Amino acid sequence: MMSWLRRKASAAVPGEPSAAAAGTAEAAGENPDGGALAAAVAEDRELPEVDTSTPLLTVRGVERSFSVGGDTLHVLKGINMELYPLQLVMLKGRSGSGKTTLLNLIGGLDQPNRGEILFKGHPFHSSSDDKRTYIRRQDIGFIFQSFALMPLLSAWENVELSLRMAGVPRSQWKGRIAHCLELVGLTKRMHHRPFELSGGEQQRVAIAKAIAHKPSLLLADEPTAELDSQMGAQVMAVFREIIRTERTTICMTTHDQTIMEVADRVFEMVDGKFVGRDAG
Ligand SMILES: Nc1ncnc2c1ncn2[C@@H]1O[C@H](COP(=O)(O)OP(=O)(O)OP(=O)(O)O)[C@@H](O)[C@H]1O
Repeated sequence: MMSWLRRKASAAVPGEPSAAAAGTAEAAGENPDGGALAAAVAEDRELPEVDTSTPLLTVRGVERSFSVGGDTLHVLKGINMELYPLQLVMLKGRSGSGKTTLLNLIGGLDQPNRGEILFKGHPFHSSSDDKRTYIRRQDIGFIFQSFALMPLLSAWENVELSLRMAGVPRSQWKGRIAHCLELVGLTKRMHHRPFELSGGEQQRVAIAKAIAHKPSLLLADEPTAELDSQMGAQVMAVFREIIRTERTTICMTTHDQTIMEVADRVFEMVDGKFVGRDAG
């Protein structure tokens, strides 16, 4: 897993081939007869089919404002977007443009003043807090800039906590935790607590924690902001592998132009609206 991670991480660096292309090239290079490549193709064939033509999430005409000291602050001013299965989508924009506000709405943490948000057909804009919390715990994962790990728990225990919260049967915990930690390349660090891990490793524990309950949608607010470029590239490589093998859609915010190069889709936000081809 770690050798995979290294080659994928280098592929996420600007100017290098794409992650998928680099992975394939190296797989063939490791094994001149193409055996590794054949194995990878066979593995892909066994992954569950996903209908990528139907949006996982639809945002229509969304507006969000806040009351601040008697004034109304209009933060989102009519957002329309669709997220499709297996996409890596990025929201970019200057500080204060409304990215986190939108991410919170998409994840059902907050509700719009106007407009619709449909996640797998569930109307988040009109659902109760309890209903949104239930859906979120079942099918959405969150990753934050500051990792949000429990400091006294090991990597293993942090992931376990997430499964407990999602109500996953205890009998499934061991296998799922081992799988998630392997996926992020942390099998050898599973008993370390956060302070015994690097920033990049902590963020990878946070990713394992966020995907443990097999969410369809993973939301990440500036997940690479606290990391140097190499660790940031590793995190992006892990994201790509999660999309491929866990069949997840990822929507993240970032300021980092190099990171944006690995996105399937980039939405640019200026003052609460999308600009460019997504405007309107
Ligand atoms: N609960 C709230 N109450 C009042 N104002 C808020 C609230 N949440 C966000 N805002 C305001 O909305 C604007 C957009 O904030 P938001 O965090 O969405 O921006 P952002 O694009 O994510 O910025 P950054 O890149 O710095 O994280 C800011 O002016 C912020 O102060």
